[in-house]
Amino acid sequence: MPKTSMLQAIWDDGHHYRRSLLRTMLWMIALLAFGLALSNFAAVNGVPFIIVEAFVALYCLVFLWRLPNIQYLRLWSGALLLMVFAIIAGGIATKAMHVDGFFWLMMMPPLSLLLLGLRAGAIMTLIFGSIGVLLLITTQRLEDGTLDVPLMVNAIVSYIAIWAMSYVYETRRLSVIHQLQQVASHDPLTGLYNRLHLETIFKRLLAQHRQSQQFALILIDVDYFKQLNDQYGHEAGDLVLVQLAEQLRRNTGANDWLFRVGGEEFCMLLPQSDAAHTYRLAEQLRQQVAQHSLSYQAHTISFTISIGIASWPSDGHNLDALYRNADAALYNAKRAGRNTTLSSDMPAINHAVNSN
Ligand SMILES: Nc1nc2c(ncn2[C@@H]2O[C@H](COP(=O)(O)OP(=O)(O)OP(=O)(O)O)[C@@H](O)[C@H]2O)c(=O)[nH]1
Repeated sequence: MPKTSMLQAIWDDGHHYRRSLLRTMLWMIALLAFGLALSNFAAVNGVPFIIVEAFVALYCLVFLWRLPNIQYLRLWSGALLLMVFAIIAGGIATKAMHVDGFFWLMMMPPLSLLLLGLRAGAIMTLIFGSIGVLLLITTQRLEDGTLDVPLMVNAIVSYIAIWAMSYVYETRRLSVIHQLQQVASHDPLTGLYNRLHLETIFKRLLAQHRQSQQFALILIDVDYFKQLNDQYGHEAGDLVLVQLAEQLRRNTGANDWLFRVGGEEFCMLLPQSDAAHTYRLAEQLRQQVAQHSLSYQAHTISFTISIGIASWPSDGHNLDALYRNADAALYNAKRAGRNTTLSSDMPAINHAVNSN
């Protein structure tokens, strides 16, 4: 799988996972309901059952057909669970099923958790379980009419055990997914988002963006970073990157996004920022970095950055075009002597700013 679609799969995991589970489940229920409807043709008073079973089979088929693009997945899943439960509960209440009805109820905790999530799944599990126990109490009596206590205890304990195991499994699964998402979207050295995540965020911002607003992409590159590594060592280079990331973080607003997109290259997305504001912010950043120094062992290390800016929509309508233009501006900033901020619409030499 290409890296970006693998990342997409991780972001969308909840739905991917539920869809594949549902696909299997829907086929099984549809076939079962269809088979039961057929078998009820021969039964006395079978018509109400045939109607219900045919309806469930039809619901599953429509659900399957709409599954790839369905909007309210949880709502459809919730309705399916209610139908399945109603059939099981109806079977126990009418004594069409006996204790075996409760075996089928054991499916409800894992299905509720996996299809509806932890909270809604736990609530549904509690409701299904309580009704199931009530049905057992009212329908499953010993011959002398007294309560079948061992049956009750076994049913309740096994139902709770299955719910607890499903809950632990689902909680663990969600936490692993969260860790995977963190690893897939973050740079381990600086803790910033990485380049893979830039595309996801850009698409999201563009979808929310109003045509009238401007939007800026800034590329920031450390000057002479190779020399810095060579002179002070790789560890010192890492420290520079970490401190620069911290400075960038301090200069980003609540709506802005920050990424480490290469070795010593960073990217900022500034929604709602016009060209003048973006340029001011970038310049402020450049000056702050130039005035800052850090201590590493017995050394005091100073460094500078060069910045290239591109604005949406004048410099491009998509990420590739904006990035290319910001990169060209950054290249010009380097050629203009480094420690410079340039927008993509500025000629390289005339507008170069490289004073502290
Ligand atoms: N310490 C450290 N160095 C890195 C990391 N990633 C890349 N580098 C180094 O960054 C250096 C980048 O060098 P260049 O692309 O030549 O850029 P530069 O020396 O900054 O030169 P200009 O950009 O032209 O000013 C290379 O020496 C890489 O080995 C990292 O995570 N940590």
